[in-house]
Amino acid sequence: MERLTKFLQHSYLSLLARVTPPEVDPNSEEADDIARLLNLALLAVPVLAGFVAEFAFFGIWQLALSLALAGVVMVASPWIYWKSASLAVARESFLISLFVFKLFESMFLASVSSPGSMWFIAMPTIAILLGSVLSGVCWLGITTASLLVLYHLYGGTVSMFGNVQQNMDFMYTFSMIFLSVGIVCFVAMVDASRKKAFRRLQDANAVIRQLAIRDPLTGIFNRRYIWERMQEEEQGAQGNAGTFHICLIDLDRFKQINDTMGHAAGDLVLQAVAKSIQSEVREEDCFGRYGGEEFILILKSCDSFNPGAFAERIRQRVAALSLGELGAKIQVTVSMGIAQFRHGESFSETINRADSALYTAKASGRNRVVSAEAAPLPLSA
Ligand SMILES: Nc1nc2c(ncn2[C@@H]2O[C@H](COP(=O)(O)OP(=O)(O)OP(=O)(O)O)[C@@H](O)[C@H]2O)c(=O)[nH]1
Repeated sequence: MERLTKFLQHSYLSLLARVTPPEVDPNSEEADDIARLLNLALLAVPVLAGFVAEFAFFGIWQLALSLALAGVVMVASPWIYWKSASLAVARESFLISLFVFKLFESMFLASVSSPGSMWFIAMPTIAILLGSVLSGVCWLGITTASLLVLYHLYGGTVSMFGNVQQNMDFMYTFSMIFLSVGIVCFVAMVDASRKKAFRRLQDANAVIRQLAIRDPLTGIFNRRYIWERMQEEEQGAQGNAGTFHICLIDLDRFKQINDTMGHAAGDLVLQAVAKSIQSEVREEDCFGRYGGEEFILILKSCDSFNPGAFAERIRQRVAALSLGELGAKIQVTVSMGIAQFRHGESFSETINRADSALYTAKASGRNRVVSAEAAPLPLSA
């Protein structure tokens, strides 16, 4: 039993993964709607089979065949979505085929209170649950109009003082319309509050995500996020998506600042340096706090980009920082080590080479950029 459950679960999840386009966020509302469309199509399989069998059992082949035809479209709705990339197209294909069959069934049975017309309630509800209130309202209009037409064609005459039996068709039509309106309003309200809760959850998740990936002192990315990004960059570079450089940036003699001006002043310096470097960083790059008074930059390489010159610009910008708010004239400088990711190595090896270059920068006098690939860059200041 457990193996069967696992097998079914696995089959369902792989089917869902096949239907859902890779660009759709699995936590989005769209992904939710796609899952609901798939669930509906799967649920339709036994329901349709049951009804086709029922019609066949009673020898009503016209209904059995037409339901089988409509059923093919309903069950194929996830495939229609997959092909058209439009949830609206898939949803409306499902609803139109269900509606056409139910209308045919009602007309075939020549009755407004046939089992077919009862299903009209389902269509607006399905439309809302598949993500569109507008479609639900349209289907409410269509099914109400259909009920009135069916009543006009097959309903009995209303008799003001007749007995209940005589007015059954009218009562049925009246109840169906009001029940449909009531159910649609209720489902729309439930759906609205579900969407609101979903949005709140998404907002909360976004806040949690930011807290998880940002350094609380400087607001820039933390080491955990940088690690994730480096893994992605490494995979991209190994797969020939272009290489990247890693640049380690370390504040010079920061301990002295802490010791002479206090830890709080040291924190302000870290914030100011992070802010000034962040303002230089391109959108495609990634800048974060590596730990303590050390920062890290992942720089995407391209033909027109010179990482050495870029790092030198950052060094000069930090050296030119004026930290008047600290009440004392202090000069902050950084040393930087830069290394290019090489095919076949891991990103931690690239970091190690950048670290050695940084060590060279510190050992050769600080306030300079050293590339792991070449001799120390000349200090241009
Ligand atoms: N204010 C503050 N200080 C920090 C923080 N994280 C690390 N530090 C301090 O950074 C200092 C790092 O000192 P060292 O590793 O000796 O390096 P340094 O003084 O910058 O010297 P060099 O790197 O050799 O130029 C230590 O005093 C740490 O306490 C922080 O979040 N806030």
